[in-house]
Amino acid sequence: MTTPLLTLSDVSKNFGTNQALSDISLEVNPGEVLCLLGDNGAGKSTLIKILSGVHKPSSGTVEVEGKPVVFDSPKAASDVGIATVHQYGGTFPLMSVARCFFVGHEPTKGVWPFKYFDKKAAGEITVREMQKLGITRVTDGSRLTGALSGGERQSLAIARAVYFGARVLILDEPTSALGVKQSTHVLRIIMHARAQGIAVVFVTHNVTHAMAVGDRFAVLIHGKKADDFRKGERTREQITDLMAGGEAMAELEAELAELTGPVQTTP
Ligand SMILES: Nc1ncnc2c1ncn2[C@@H]1O[C@H](COP(=O)(O)OP(=O)(O)OP(=O)(O)O)[C@@H](O)[C@H]1O
Repeated sequence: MTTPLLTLSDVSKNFGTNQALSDISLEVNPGEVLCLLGDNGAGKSTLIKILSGVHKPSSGTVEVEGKPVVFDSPKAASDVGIATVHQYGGTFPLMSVARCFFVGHEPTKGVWPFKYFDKKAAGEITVREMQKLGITRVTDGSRLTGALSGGERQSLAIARAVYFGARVLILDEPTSALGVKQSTHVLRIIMHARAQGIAVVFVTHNVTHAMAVGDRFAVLIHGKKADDFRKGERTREQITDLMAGGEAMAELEAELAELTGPVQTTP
């Protein structure tokens, strides 16, 4: 049996009296996509922040390749190969695509103190790495990032994370601000990353997008893992009902009944 790349065991997080996460256990292997589904306030962001070194769990353990880790900072998480890409891709609209790709890792030419950013090399690497992920429309690294579509910006951020050694790629709602075509684009890139052996944690509330690419699924409700299952073990309706249905629908119906009162029949 292979050791999962990332394992969470009984991870809980409270903020004062607010229990944001309770006893979450999850695992993801290299070359797998784990979809973390949950409605607003379910605890998805808190879980991402624990994995990316922003918060420490109140209890429970996180292991990378079977070794317990405690991240003191986002850099500590990034040093073991956990990369997080946020909804808007963390890119800079006024920078060139190549600058954005290499921000913090600029390839330089020349000898100190006359070192300068090697634009040509950076442009070539950026275009090549984006092409590896199937982004063929960006052929010039000097193009302004702000002129890329939302999906292309996400792709740039993902390509960057993969190039700089991500082994676990956490994608925080990467498709939520995108149209259908752009989302398909990003989903395709998730599959490319998966094929390269990267473990992907895809955080979303879009069941369709999750089902298109996921191998494993976990549904969070009010900070608890309400269900987890593998591809093919649940129908779309079952997942949607679990996420938005049940308790929430019953609450809504009760509220509507209170607002509208008993149905009046005309004499
Ligand atoms: N820094 C914090 N201090 C206090 N409470 C917090 C903090 N961060 C999150 N919470 C609480 O933890 C719970 C889970 O929030 P979280 O942001 O993780 O949910 P989410 O699933 O990401 O929601 P959304 O999809 O709306 O972003 C919420 O009740 C939230 O108010």
